[in-house]
Amino acid sequence: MTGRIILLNGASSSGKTSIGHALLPLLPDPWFFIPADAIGAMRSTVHTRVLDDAEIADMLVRTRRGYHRAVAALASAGNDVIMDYPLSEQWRLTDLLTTLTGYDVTLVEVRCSAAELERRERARGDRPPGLARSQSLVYAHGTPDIAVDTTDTSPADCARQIAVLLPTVTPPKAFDRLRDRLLPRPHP
Ligand SMILES: Nc1ncnc2c1ncn2[C@@H]1O[C@H](COP(=O)(O)OP(=O)(O)OP(=O)(O)O)[C@@H](O)[C@H]1O
Repeated sequence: MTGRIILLNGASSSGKTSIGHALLPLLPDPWFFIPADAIGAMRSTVHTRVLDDAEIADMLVRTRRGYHRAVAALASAGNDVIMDYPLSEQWRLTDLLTTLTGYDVTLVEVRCSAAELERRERARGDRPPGLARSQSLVYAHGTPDIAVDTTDTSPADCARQIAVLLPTVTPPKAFDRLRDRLLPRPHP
């Protein structure tokens, strides 16, 4: 039996990581919380040569493709996994739809107003200015399974909403609908 996957999708600073941490103790079973950033953080930051821009871009694509497959590998052994990951490029979504075919994925959209995103981005100071706004334009991909809005709601309350709604989500789930819409159908 494969594990379940919850994908927290939202712009930078929308509150995905905060919700992920708050959600773990509210779930009845042991889940892994694996933010995409955790994979990047395991990569060496010092090398014997300097990568050019194209090599850096390749490395980031490899890292993200690896993240998708690492989550699938854990879930294939029956582990339940929460992902913290903005679907901010179309290829991320299509690669995930392919990689996670056959898995039970619940897509949670983490929303936040543009003004509050910019306030948080300025306050934390560890993200490039404008990242949140650029991602907020492209992170929605139709109707999610669950949506929370962190503009005026704490991460703990958003996590409680997700924990309550999770058992009520029925197929076809957002990933199944997106797969039908975005991936070419296999020939008979
Ligand atoms: N519901 C909330 N209300 C107020 N502040 C929040 C809320 N959620 C998160 N924050 C604050 O916003 C900042 C970003 O939060 P967090 O790291 O959870 O966002 P994220 O979506 O995971 O961002 P990124 O994708 O850039 O890693 C943090 O300083 C956090 O304390």
